[in-house]
Amino acid sequence: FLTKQRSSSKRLPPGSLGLPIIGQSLGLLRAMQASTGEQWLQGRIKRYGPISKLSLFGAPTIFLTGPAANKFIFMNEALVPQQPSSLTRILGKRTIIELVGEDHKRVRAAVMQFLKPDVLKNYVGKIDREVRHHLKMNWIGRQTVTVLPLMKGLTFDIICSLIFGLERGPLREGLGKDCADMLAGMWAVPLNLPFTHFGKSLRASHRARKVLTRITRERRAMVAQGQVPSSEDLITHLLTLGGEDGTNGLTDEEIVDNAMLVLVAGHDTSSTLMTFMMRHLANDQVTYAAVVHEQEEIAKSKAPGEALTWDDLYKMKYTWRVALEILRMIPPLFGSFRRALKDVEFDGYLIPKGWQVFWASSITHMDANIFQEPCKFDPTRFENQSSIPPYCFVAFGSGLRICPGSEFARIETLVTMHYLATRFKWRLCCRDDAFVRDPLPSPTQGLPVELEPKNKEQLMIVK
Ligand code: HEM
Repeated sequence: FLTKQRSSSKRLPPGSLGLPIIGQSLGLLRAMQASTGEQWLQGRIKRYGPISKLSLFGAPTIFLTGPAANKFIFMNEALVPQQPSSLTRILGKRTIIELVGEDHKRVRAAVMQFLKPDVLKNYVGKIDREVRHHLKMNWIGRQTVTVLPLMKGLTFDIICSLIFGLERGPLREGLGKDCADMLAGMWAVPLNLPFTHFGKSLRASHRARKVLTRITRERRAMVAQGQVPSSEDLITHLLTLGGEDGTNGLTDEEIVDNAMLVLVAGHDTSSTLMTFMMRHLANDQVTYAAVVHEQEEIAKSKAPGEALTWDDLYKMKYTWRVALEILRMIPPLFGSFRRALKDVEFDGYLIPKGWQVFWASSITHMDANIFQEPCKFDPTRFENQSSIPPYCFVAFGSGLRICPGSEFARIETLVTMHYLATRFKWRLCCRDDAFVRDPLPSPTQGLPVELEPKNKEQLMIVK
């Protein structure tokens, strides 16, 4: 480290690396738990400015903020994602978040081909079916429900159906249990012992991987016999990509690892968004009324029991702006890490090779110079999205690793909000509507709500 400082003409940013190993990790983790992570970071910015050094999770780190810093991080090939070793051991080594350079481009392009709007628009009906089934089983006829676990169940079912082509049944149920266990230990200390969270999570990941490997092999055999169309589900799609020489194709390991990644990346994030939408709408009657109005207009144009279509989703502009405003104020992903593959410089400061770089989405989201009155909930900010400067709204990231699942998240969120807003009114059961970050935001009690059905006839249609 000292050699680095001497050999470079550039200086390190201000700040302190704190105590060995611990650094500032406990301070940040405590703040995240208390849902004050953003204030904690703002405190650093006040003290050291928009670029500072610190030590997080055992590694020297540079914390960068602002649109120019976001652009630098998101577009820089010398900064590669840095995942905790626990995550790599659970998801596998060949996921897009581990791959760099050409390998990353190749696998990402393959996944993107399935997740692009042109393909996904054919799946609106399938998602509609999953949502209606879920409402019938878990919401209709109940006076109270706890929203977060139900939303997690719903997004898991949607992923299973679209990504793995896995229909309802014992196999899906088993995978659901394994997925929950896997997530519970994903961010834990990576100690693989029978009684640790991480050990449990690792065993669940082995079981889930077995199921996905079996599905992959079965699909490979079916593809070879021409029995399934390539657009059937993500796994089948990835199996049919190979060029004649097989060079563009993905290996079974790459397919299984990335299916595991999509399972995790695509299920907790969207369920968090839907939960916080319900939480906000319960507290904001004006926005709720506007969402209901938009959704009821669409419902009026449908025959009883008719599924939503891509065109219907296109009309849900206000509801999606509400979702974007939720994502601005409570981004599911607080931020993430990169690692410098070589010495790089930003704004006159050195980022030494091997150091981490940390970005946090809330900093530009809550910057009054970018979003006026940032604490005010105002979906109209997103009426003209081109007026938002680049690299400022980064709930889905940006650049080389921008979230490939944003369109998928949009579809499932809009379909779900359509049926909830047209079928129910809801009230929060708890006065305490605080949330913790664990690391995703989570209402302290999972958001219990009282449900009031709007119209019995409509509920029959959901059934
Ligand atoms: C509201 C929902 C979602 C949010 C807020 C979200 C957020 C993000 C963010 C911020 C990143 C970039 C991380 C970084 O640059 O370090 C990302 C990456 C990613 N997301 Fe999402 N995501 C959501 C839903 C989904 C869904 C539904 C899927 C899959 C169906 C998905 C799959 C992925 C994958 C595979 C990556 C890694 C991309 C890469 O490294 O090239 N996400 N997501």
